[in-house]
Amino acid sequence: MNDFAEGQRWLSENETELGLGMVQSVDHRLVTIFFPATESERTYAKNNAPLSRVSFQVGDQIETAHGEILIVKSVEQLNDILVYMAQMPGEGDDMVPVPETQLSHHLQLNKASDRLFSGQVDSLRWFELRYSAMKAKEQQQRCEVNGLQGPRIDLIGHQLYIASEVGNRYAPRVLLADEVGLGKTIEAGMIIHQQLINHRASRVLIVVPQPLVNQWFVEMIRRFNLHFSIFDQARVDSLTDLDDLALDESIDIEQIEIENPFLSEQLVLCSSEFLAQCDLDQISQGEWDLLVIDEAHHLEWQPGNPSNEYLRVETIANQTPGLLLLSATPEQLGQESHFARLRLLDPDRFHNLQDFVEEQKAYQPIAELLETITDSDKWDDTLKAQVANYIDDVEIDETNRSQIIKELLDRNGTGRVLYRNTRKNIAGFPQRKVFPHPVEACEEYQYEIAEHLDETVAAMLHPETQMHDESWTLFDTRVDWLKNFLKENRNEKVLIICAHKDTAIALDLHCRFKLGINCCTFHEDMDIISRDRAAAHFADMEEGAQALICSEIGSEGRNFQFSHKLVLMDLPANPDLLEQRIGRLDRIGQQNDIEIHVPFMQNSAQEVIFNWYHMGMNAFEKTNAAGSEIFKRTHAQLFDAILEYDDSQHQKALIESTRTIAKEVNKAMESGRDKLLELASFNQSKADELIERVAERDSLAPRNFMESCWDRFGVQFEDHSAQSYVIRPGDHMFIGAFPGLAEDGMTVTYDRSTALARDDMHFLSWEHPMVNGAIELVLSEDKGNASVCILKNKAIKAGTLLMEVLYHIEPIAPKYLQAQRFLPFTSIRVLTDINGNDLADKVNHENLSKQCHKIPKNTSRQLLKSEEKTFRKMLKLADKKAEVKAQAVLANVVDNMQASQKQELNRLVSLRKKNPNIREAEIDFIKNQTDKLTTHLSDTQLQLEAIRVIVAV
Ligand SMILES: Nc1ncnc2c1ncn2[C@@H]1O[C@H](COP(=O)(O)OP(=O)(O)OP(=O)(O)O)[C@@H](O)[C@H]1O
Repeated sequence: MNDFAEGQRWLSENETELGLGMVQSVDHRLVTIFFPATESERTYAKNNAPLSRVSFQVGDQIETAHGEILIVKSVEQLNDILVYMAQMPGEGDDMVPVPETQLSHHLQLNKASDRLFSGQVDSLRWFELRYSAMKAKEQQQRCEVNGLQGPRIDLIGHQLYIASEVGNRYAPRVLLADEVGLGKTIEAGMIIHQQLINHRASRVLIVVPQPLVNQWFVEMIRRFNLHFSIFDQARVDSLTDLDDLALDESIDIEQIEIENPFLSEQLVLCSSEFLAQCDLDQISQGEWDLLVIDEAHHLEWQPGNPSNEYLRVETIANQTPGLLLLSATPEQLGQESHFARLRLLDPDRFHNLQDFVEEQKAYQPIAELLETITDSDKWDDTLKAQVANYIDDVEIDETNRSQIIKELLDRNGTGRVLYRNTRKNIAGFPQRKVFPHPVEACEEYQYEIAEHLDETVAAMLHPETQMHDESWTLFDTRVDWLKNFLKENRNEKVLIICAHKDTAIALDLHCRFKLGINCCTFHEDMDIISRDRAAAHFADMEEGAQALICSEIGSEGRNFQFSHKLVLMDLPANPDLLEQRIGRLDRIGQQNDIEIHVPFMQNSAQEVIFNWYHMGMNAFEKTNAAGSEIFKRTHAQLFDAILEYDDSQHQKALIESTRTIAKEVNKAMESGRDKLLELASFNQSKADELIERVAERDSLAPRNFMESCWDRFGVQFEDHSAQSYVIRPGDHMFIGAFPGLAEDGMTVTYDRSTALARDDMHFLSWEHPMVNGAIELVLSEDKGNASVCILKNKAIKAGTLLMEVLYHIEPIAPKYLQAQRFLPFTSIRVLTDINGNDLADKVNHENLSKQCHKIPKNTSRQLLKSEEKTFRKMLKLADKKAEVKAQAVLANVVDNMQASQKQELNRLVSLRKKNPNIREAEIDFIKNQTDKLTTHLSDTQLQLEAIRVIVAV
C-alpha cells in the first residue's frame, strides 16, 4: 500500500494529461488528489491507486508554480513533504527552499535533451519503439472509429452507426429504442467504451432490473473489457460501517465524516430495486459522467404524478452530463411517460407535453420533405423555401444536405435523442411462426365477476390464479397439452412463459415431480444467484434442463436465443409485453426460425385475446411497433369481448375494428414518426463505411508493436494457434509488471472471429487495455528518448549531421471542457540538418530507420561531447520548426472548435423561439465554454518527446 500525505505530489499513471496532482485528503481507505492544472479531482482506493509519486533528484531541473526554473541541489523531508533546496542557474550560490506543494502544476516529464547531453543514450530499437508508441497513440485518438474496434462483437451496421453517432458526443443524452433483441445493450456498451477510451467520461453508473445485473456485469467484461463493481445495500453498508475498524478509543465516531461509498469505484452497476431505496443524496452525488438506465419504460410519469422511480432517476440525471435510456418499448406506459423520458434527455427541446403531442401529428409532411431533399440532387427554389420554413439559421443549399437533414430531424422530430432500428430495416432475421393449440375448456374454472373490470379480465385470462393452490395443474387442459408437447420435443430447448410466478412454480413442480421432465423455473421470488443458476442450467446444451418455466420477469432482457421454441401458457393484455416475451428468442444470434406455441382454452377469454393478437394485428409473426397505440384504441372493446367470450359477433367486430385501426396506425406511423426515426437511426452507406473502417483497423492489428514491447520488456510469448499467442511474465522482466498481464500468463488473439468463438482468449486490438497500457508505459519511461546512430547512404556525404526530433501537443485543460475532442494527441516530427532545413516531409521515419545503424555507446558519448554546441544549435532550430507546425495545427483546431460551438449556439437560439424555458444562462454557458476552450487550446505547449542524432558515414 502507498503512504499518502496531504500536500504530496503524485501523477496519475492513466491520465498524465491531468498534470501534477496534489494529495488533498487521505483516510484509512481512500485518497483524493486535486489536479490544479485541469481543475479536476479524483478519489482512488489507496491500495490500488494508479498513481506515481513525483520526486526529483539532485541535479534535476524543477519549475515552481510561478514559472521559475531551478536546479535541485539537495532534497530534504519535512514531515511527509519533500523540500527541494534549489538554485537559479547562473545566479550565484543562493539556495531557495521549494516545498513540493509549490511545484508547477504542469509537469514536464520529458527530459530527452537532458539525457542526450548527459550521454544517457539508448539503442535504436528503444527509439523506434517510442516512435511507434507515439504514432499508435496519435492514430488511435484521431481514428474515426476509435472506441468501436476493441469490443468483442460482430460488426453489425445499425449498431455501429448508432454508436458512432452518439459515442463521440460531448455528454450524450439519448434513448436507445431498437426493437427487442437488436442489441441495445451492445450499443450502450459501445457508447460507454467510446466515452471512456476518449476520456469523455470516467465515472459511469448503470442501473438495470435486478434479474439482469449479472448478465450486464458479464457482458461488460466479456465484450468490452469493462470491470464494473456491483453495488447493493450490503456493499454500501460495508463501506460506511465504522464498527469493523479498529479505531483508537480517543476518536469520537460522531466526528468522523464518512466518504460517499459511491466514490470508491469508477464503474458501478446496481439494480433498479436498489436505486429505489438507497440513499438518494449519496448516489446522486457520485459525480457520474454517464448514467445508463436499462428497461427505462418502467419510469412512469403522469402530469402532476411522477413515480418514485422516475423522480430518483431525474435527480441523478440532473447532475450527470451523459444519460442513456434503453427501452425496446418506450411507449409501453403511454405517451406521457414517453414524453417525460424525452424531457429528461433534453428539456430544452421537449418542454411541453401538449406541444409534443401536436408536433407528432405533423411528422408526415416533414418526413416527405426529408425524403425529397434526400432524393433530389439539385434543389429548386420552391424546395429551398419549404426547407427554410423549418430552419432559418443554416444556409439552405444541397451542399449542406447532411447538416440540414440533421437539423430537421432534431428540431422537428426526435432525431438527436431517440434511435430506433427495426427488423424491417435489417436483413437476415429469422421468421416467426405461430402455432395455436386450442384445448378443451375446463369447467373447473368459474369466473366471478369482480367489481373492477380489469381484475375480472385478468382472472379470465389467467384462471389458474383464482385457485390459490396447485390443484389446477391436475385438470387444466393446457397442462396436459404441455406434457405431450415436451415429450414430443424431448431433444429441444423450450422456453415457457406465463404471467405469474405462482403459475410458473406450480407448473415446474408438476413437470418435474409428476411428469419427470428435466426443467427449472425462474421467477421474481428467487434470489439473483438462483435465477442465474437456473438460466445457466437451461443454457447447458449437454446436461441442462429441457425447459425453463419463467414468470413475466423472464421476458425482459434475457438472452435465450439458443432456443427456438417458445410456449406462451397465457397471453398478457399488452402488446409490448408480448413482444418482450418473443424477444427472448428473436434476437441477434438466433439461428433458426422461431416457433411460438400458444395453448388456449376454446370458447374462452384466452381464445379471444389470441385472435385479437393474431388476426387483429398479426403480433406473433411480425414485430408490431404500433402495438401500444392499437391497444390504447381497442382495449375497451377487447375487454368487453373477453367478458362476453361466448358472443361470436362481438369477437368478429373486435377483430374487424382492430384490423382497421392497426392498418391506419401502421400507415400513419410508417409515413410519419417511423419514417423520421428510420432516417435518424440508420444510414446504410455510413454503416457500410464504418464496418469497412473497423475491419481495416482489425487488419492492422498491433502485432508488431506488441511483439516489440514484449521483447523489450522481457515478456515471454509463443504461438498458440493461427493469430493467437500465449504470453507470460518472463524471468528477466524489465519492469515489475507488464500492464494487464496476469501473473500466470494469458492467451491472446488478434483475430475478431477467433475472439468471438473463444471467450477464454483476450481480443488484442489497439483498444485493449494491455495495448493502451503498453503505449503509455513506453511513453512514460525515459527509455528511448535519446539515441545516436550512423547513417549509411551513398548519396549523403560522410560527416553530415542530422537530428530527428519528435514532439507532441496535447491540451491541458479542465476536464469539463473535454478539450481533447478538438485536439487529440498530435505528434510532430522534425528532421533537421545543421542549417535548420527540415527534411521530415522528404524522408519519412520508416525509410530513414532502414538506413540507420547502431554505434557503440562510448562513441556516441564522445560525439555528443565534441559536437555538443552544434547539437544544441540544431535542437533549437528544430524547436522553432516544430513550433511553427504546432501553431498551424492549433489555429486549425481553434477554428474547428469555434465552428462546432457556433452550431450548438445556433441550435439553442433557434429552440428558444419555441421554448421560453431556455435561459440566457444556458446560452452564456456555451459562449463562456467557447472562450475557455479558445484560451486553453491556444495555450497548448509543444512537448519534446525524443531526439535521435544521426551521423552519415
Ligand atoms: N454485435 C454483436 N455481436 C455479437 N453478439 C451480439 C451483437 N449484438 C447483439 N448480440 C447478442 O444478441 C443478444 C441481444 O443483444 P442485446 O441484449 O444487446 O439486445 P437488446 O436490444 O438489449 O435486447 P432487449 O430488448 O431484450 O433488452 C445478446 O445475446 C447479445 O450478446
